[in-house]
Amino acid sequence: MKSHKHNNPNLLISTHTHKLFLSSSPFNFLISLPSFIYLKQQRFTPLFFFFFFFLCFSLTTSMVASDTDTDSGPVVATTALVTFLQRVQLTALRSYPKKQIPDPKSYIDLSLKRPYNLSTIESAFNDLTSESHHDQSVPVEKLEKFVKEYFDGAGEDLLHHEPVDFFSDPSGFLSNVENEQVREWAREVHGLWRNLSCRVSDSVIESHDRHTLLPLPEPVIIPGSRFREVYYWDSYWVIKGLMTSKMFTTAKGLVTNLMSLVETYGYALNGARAYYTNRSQPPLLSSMVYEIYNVTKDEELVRKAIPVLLKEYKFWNSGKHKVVIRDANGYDHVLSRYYAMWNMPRPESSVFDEESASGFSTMLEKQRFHRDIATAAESGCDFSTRWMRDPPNFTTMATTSVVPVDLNVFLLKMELDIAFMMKISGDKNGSGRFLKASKAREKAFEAVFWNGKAGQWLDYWLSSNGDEPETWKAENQNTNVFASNFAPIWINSFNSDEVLVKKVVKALKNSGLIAPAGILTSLTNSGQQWDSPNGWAPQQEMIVTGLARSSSKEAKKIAEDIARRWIKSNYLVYKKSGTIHEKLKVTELGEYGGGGEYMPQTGFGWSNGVILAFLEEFGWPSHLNIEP
Ligand SMILES: OC[C@H]1O[C@H](O[C@H]2O[C@H](CO)[C@@H](O)[C@H](O)[C@H]2O)[C@H](O)[C@@H](O)[C@@H]1O
Repeated sequence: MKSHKHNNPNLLISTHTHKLFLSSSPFNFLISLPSFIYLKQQRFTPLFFFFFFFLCFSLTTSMVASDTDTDSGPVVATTALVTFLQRVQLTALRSYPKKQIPDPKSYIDLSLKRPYNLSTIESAFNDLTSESHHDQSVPVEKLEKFVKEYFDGAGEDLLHHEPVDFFSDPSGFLSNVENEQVREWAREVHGLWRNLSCRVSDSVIESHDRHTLLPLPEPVIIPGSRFREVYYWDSYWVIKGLMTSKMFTTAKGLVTNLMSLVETYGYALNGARAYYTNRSQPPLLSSMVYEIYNVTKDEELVRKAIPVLLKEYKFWNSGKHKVVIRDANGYDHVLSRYYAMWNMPRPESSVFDEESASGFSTMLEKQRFHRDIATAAESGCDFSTRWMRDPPNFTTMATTSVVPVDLNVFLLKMELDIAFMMKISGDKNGSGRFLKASKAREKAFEAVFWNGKAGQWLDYWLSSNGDEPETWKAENQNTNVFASNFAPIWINSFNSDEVLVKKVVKALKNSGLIAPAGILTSLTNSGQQWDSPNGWAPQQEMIVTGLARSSSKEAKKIAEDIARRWIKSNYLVYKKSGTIHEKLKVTELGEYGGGGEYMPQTGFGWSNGVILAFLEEFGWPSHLNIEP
């Protein structure tokens, strides 16, 4: 793998400030003040003036230093409950033996047990921790007793909901899956929607400050296991599967929920939890509405969605999310980046983040690192060498410095979807405006991301902090190979261009990404979950669907081949483990994925969705064996 090293502007800025801090901190002020008093008493005039000026300089520069010593980016306030649960989480980390530490997310998902309120529980916790050992641990039995006494368990505020539109064998279900063994399994996968279908309890709606789960108006489909809340971008592939399962009411409910989040916050949250309000996730709401409309022709849904999508569009195309890259002809291309409104450890994983940031010495360095970590979570691909200046060194994460190919694919798709929806609703001018915006972004793809030699689109490293327009430089393209470099093929703007498809297919075949069980996320085995040897359902679906939509026979063949490997591998994993996994290890058939900061998760929303969508698209002939 070619590695593409850059100096991290974030780290450079913080190192600079660190030096400034040492040379002009209140420390200077402290040593100069007594000298000033002493010299004044001695009436030693020349030295007096020297120290007087030194004192003034110290005062001013220490003010400047403290000003630049914290990161000035946006931060969304958290809730008192989240802050308190983080304390409990930290105490758990200190109390359990290393190998038995529970998932930190399980603490932040607790809710307050009635009749207690937060202040009662806080004082009980203060009593418990006041007896703590010098390492701030408490006896595990006492901690467990405290948690049991004052909290309802993680996930207890999400109740099972029987989907109104679920039928075990809906009419017209996967009619082109002829193979009985595959059909039987597909029915089981379809049946998993029932396990993942939930609604928030009344308490979440009536007393939301007792919960970190956020109230939503409609039932939800969760990914599964530790992910016991709605996730934004997961919902797109869940909806693709629900379309195959003919569960249109459930699908519309998911969209209604996400729209309600955009209405409340101005953007769709990473997930429906109080600790996810500081960031979004890959923006796929317009694609969800489009998929549902395509099947149901529900014009009312489209009309309701338009103002919400306009709000979301603004979020991604303004403030810190917006970047401008100037090409050699002086033309400004407007693109977007991920940028979380957070500069502290992620509450759901704060113990990990504290530890990862422990090597940084200044507050500014830590804050910038935490923002880049939270921003990687906003990208949906947490974590990956894609965001590292010096892979696989995790401390060089610099997500806010990357202009990502896939985010801009989602936004180009959003522009096309809004144009389409406005046309349906009779707003010709609006539709024209969004078509124009999509043309401008297409141009930016050509100027900023496309690399003719590599035959793929490459992420772009910003040279500055992204607040001002900056001039495009060839060496800022990240030449490392990632599945996301091929994401643009997902949309019609690119997969309808025969010449382009030919180049991309050639590059994909030579990329090393096509593996026995599907497409690798990257070529680097970093131990992070969005890297090799893992493959993820969303990336399989985007590339496969894009290639299948093109008019190239070769592209269609590759698409079908990848889809079959992916289906087979999921089948084998299911037969072996009795469950569908969040990600697969694609270097071998029949293995589930790992790596990252949590245990492999099962259930699993988007994996089920993509299996069903692939089976719908490609069918399964009776003679084709699914087992090796
Ligand atoms: O707790 C760690 C991270 O977990 C989530 O990310 C992963 O699961 C999500 C749900 O399936 C998925 O959308 C994401 O792509 C995965 O990487 C969560 O979204 C992160 O914010 C969180 O930090």
